[in-house]
Amino acid sequence: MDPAVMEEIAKKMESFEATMGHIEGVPLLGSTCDAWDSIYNFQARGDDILIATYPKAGTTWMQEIVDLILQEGDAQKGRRAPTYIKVPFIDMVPPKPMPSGVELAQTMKSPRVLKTHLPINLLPPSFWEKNVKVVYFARNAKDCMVSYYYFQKINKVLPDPGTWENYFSAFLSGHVPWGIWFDHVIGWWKAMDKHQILFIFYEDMIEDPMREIRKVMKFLGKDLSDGVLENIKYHTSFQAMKENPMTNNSTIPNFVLDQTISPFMRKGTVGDWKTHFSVAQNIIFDEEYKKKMEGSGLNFRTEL
Ligand SMILES: Nc1ncnc2c1ncn2[C@@H]1O[C@H](COP(=O)(O)OS(=O)(=O)O)[C@@H](OP(=O)(O)O)[C@H]1O
Repeated sequence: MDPAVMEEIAKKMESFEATMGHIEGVPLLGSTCDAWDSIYNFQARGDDILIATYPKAGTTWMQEIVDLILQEGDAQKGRRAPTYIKVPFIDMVPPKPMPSGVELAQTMKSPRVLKTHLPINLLPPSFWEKNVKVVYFARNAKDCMVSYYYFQKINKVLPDPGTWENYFSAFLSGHVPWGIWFDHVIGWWKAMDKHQILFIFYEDMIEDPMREIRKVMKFLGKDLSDGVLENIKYHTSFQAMKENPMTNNSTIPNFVLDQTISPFMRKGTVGDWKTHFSVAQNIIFDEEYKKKMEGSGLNFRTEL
């Protein structure tokens, strides 16, 4: 690689490390680290439902699906609040006077739907003590990387991603908030034999939403008719969520999430990485993927 580019990447990573805090080696936002005691000691309830994801895996999509399953497909009830209020992010601490995810969750009636990007080793232990059901939504790393790149551009709370070339290296080496994609997906995948975790893949959800929504419904112990499931599928389609102010994050001010640069609901497809990865980057990525994922039993599709 060009030495000038290497130097730029090194500088970028240094400044990234300076702006982030770390918990057990995982880069997290400074505000999350400052509030770590209250996050780690969060008290889960037995009937909570937790959605766990690596950033940009489709968290918002899954939370809408889970919420609409609990609301038995009633889209009006689904629109009662923006997603970030309806389904609090337990590891997120926005600037005051906005409430933290933990504070929001504490005011909610049961059953609560909560979400997290935390890797499994950092999850508050009360979730396991209470045997909470977890839906882990996983998306292939290449598309996550592209989506995260644009998100870091628009989200003013996160570090600037720099050039695509910088970002490619930063993502692969885990110099991004919430750390390394590989550790995240493998950690949650391996925990399935010990805990109540349903693993759903973004690519499968794109391919056949009815099939995948039904899996989520069964895991949550619900029994909804096909008509209700069709309605949930309709209201959680990319287009419907892009147009819905409760799900497209348009209620978040521009100085926090500048959607004039790129919309939150950007493309919602499988394989957008092909328009971003160079041939050389794809080779580097595939080698790293093979090394890290070998023997994990996990298999991601990067195209349909
Ligand atoms: N309904 C539906 N169908 C298909 N794709 C969808 C849907 N809802 C959200 N998305 C896409 O998911 C990406 C955002 O991921 P997250 O919600 O996990 O983002 S975040 O981590 O909570 O910020 C982001 O992906 P990209 O479009 O590739 O950037 C969203 O467009």
